[in-house]
Amino acid sequence: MIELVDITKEFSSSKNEPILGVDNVSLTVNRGEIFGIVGYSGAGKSTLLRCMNILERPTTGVVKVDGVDLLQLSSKQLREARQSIGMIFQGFHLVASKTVFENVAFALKAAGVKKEEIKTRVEELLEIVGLKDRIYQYPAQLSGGQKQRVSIARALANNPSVLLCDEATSALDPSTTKSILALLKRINKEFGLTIVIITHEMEVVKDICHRCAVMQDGRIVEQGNTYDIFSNPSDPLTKKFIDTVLSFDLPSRLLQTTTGKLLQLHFWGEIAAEGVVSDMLQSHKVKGNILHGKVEYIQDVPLGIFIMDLNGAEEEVNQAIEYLRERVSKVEVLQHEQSD
Ligand SMILES: Nc1ncnc2c1ncn2[C@@H]1O[C@H](COP(=O)(O)OP(=O)(O)OP(=O)(O)O)[C@@H](O)[C@H]1O
Repeated sequence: MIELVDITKEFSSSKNEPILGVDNVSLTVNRGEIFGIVGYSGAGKSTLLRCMNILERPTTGVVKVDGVDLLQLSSKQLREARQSIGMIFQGFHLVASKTVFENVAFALKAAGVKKEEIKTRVEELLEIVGLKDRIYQYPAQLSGGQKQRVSIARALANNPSVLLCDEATSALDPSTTKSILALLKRINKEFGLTIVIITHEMEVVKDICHRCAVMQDGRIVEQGNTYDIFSNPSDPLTKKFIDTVLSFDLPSRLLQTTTGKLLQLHFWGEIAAEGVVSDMLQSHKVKGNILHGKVEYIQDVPLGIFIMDLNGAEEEVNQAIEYLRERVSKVEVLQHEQSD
């Protein structure tokens, strides 16, 4: 659906060296998927996203959307091609002096839709985003979440096949973020819309992205299926992002009272964690104490992490760890036996 090949974007600077916004990135976004690009500020996410509809013209590389090589198009052809690529922004970009109706109608007028069809279509779009009762209000009368809904309606006006989201939820509070993400998920499902979303929040990726890429210094350091990235990240930066969702700080008081081996047990998919742990305790002369645990659902598949303090003779403890290694997805020994 979207194919980026060897994209590099250099910005000229007052110094001799140009600034490298995107450095040789190749990426494919499949039709109908939600693809997340995550990274810290300055990683190159916005620049890469803007290369997808040529708001930013790459210095080198190929950008194909729906098989069309966008860099080979004339300005007029590019304007037409952009009608199938909607975009929403962190700052909403609504016209303050126009009503909700006029903001959405603008995109239809620009595309040459007949006047008599515009009202029906605007109403239809506002119905989709749940804002039909606000049709004649002005942006200043709306909350941030409602403004983003208007900008989504405007982006969907011309039935695009792709929606690019530039930090679409970064200005919103957590519960409004959830509702906007739910709306994007519904649009993706109902209309088969391909969505690319850039964010610095791994929680956003966890909630709605089928696949994702992690960016640093203009490059993609890791990409893949969201569940695989969450369960088995390989790049240190990816691990750091995953930690924002999955890690938990054990109180130091609790750590001081542990006397055995501290294990982190990972359960990927439908493994019955409690059963495995109780079987291990019954079949080995060890004592185990679960200190913490959480289960996150990523793409509706559970990912469980438990912290356990395991006590007993060294030989028995090692055998118990081997037993666990054969039955759970991953076992990490966090800390060796402590002496009091
Ligand atoms: N128009 C520009 N002129 C010069 N440098 C730019 C321009 N746009 C981006 N850059 C530089 O390119 C790099 C990538 O910026 P970009 O905005 O794409 O990162 P980002 O990951 O989207 O960050 P943020 O989350 O803060 O928006 C940065 O070093 C930035 O300073």
